[in-house]
Amino acid sequence: METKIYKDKLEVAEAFSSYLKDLINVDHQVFIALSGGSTPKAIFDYMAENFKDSIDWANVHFYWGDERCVPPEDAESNYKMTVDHLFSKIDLPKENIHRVKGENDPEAEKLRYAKEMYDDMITKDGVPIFDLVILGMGDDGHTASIFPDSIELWESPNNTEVAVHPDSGQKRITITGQVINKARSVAFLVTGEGKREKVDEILNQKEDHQKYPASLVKPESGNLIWYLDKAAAQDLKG
Ligand SMILES: O=C1O[C@H](COP(=O)(O)O)[C@@H](O)[C@H](O)[C@H]1O
Repeated sequence: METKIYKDKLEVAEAFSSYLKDLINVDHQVFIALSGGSTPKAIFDYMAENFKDSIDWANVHFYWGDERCVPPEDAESNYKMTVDHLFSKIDLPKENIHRVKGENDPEAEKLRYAKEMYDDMITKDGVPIFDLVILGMGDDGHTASIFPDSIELWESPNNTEVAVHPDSGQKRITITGQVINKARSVAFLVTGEGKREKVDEILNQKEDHQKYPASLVKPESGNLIWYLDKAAAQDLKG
């Protein structure tokens, strides 16, 4: 596990975008799970502005680690955010976009999406292997859409599950722990003062930190990098 700490969200966006550019510009197809959230939004803006023409977008297939069960034009949709901030500005083949259909029945869609991932990617023990899973972390320590009050979803033997947001009751479709921990690389993008407390508890391994889903991210053989800004990383040493 590695932590990289930058001045602010913009510096995180610059650094992570360069990493993504190198990951995608290779001579084979690359499979990436995206997340929603404020930091990915800044990264998409940075990539659209700076790397529009220097990335071979035909190489990359985009999936989502989680999606809200809303139609694709809804302001809450992680897919819509990605279209608005990245896909509408780059030359990405439509067939490389693998969205979760949030407008469908959640239980049926979770199965359909799991099959799409399974059919498209290399698998190990029935689990699709992403080249990279991008994760955010909520202020409550959730990641993807696995929340502390339903942490048992992490251990699901399925590759996708339906989750329920603890406050709003909104349904979401999320990949599960086995998909995250079998990925070749996992990157957390975590910025802002609001994340400080959970970053401290999880990365300094304080008592009971394992009650937070974000603390269960431990790739079996892949690497894990936390991209943080100073505000989120205030309590980390070094
Ligand atoms: O609900 C969600 O929030 C998390 C964290 O987002 P952030 O804006 O606090 O960074 C995100 O990872 C997830 O994809 C999204 O659905």
